[in-house]
Amino acid sequence: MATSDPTASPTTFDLERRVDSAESTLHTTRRAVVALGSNLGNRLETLQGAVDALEDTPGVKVTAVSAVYETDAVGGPADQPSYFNAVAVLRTSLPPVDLLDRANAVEQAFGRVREVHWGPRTLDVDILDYEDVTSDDPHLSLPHPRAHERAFVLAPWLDADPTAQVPGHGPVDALLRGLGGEEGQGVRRREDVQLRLPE
Ligand SMILES: Nc1ncnc2c1ncn2[C@@H]1O[C@H](COP(=O)(O)OP(=O)(O)OP(=O)(O)O)[C@@H](O)[C@H]1O
Ligand SMILES: Nc1nc2c(c(=O)[nH]1)N=C(CO)CN2
Repeated sequence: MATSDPTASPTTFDLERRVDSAESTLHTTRRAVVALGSNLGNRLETLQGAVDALEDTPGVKVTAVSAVYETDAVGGPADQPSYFNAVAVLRTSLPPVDLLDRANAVEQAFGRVREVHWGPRTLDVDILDYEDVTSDDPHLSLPHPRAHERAFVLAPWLDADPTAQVPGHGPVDALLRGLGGEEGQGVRRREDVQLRLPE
């Protein structure tokens, strides 16, 4: 029997090989970093809900969460409320586009509507980095194309992972210093609130 014929019954050897391959796919996890932002509603509850929803995703484990930063809104309409921003580090067996789909679904679950560019939102979930992959696909650009120039992203990212690098741009701590640090950019660490890392 020719084993390349897909209609032929698999041999024991074929089956073992397929099971091995499925197992290695299931067990191979990759590191991803996501940014969370909220400037409408109960911002802390929303960020915690997003962390918990990510953890509840099959194939996702949240391994670190940053401190919470209160940040002046950058871009978009004037006079927006300030944001709560945070970063979560994940291990995931989901491929990048599936992780993006899940991020979008979590945004939807928290009532995100897209009306105004950079307008106020209950929840924004962006993928900052996925195992150092680079991509300029507009549907999923990696690393996030504006991460390296946003103190509201870099400050929590540095807190969650002090050795983090933005692929193609360098260490997060140097990038943040280059922007004048947290203070110069309307980014304030909130010592009085924190996110819980799911168990
Ligand atoms: N790394 C990424 N993370 C999340 N979305 C991305 C990424 N790269 C590209 N996108 C695409 O960007 C589109 C717009 O996303 P969204 O409306 O959340 O933008 P935004 O958060 O308002 O602005 P910004 O992208 O500047 O943070 C999404 O539909 C998504 O397909
Ligand atoms: N402070 C702050 N400003 C923003 C943010 C954000 O998360 N925090 N997100 C934006 C679009 O993603 C645009 N502006």
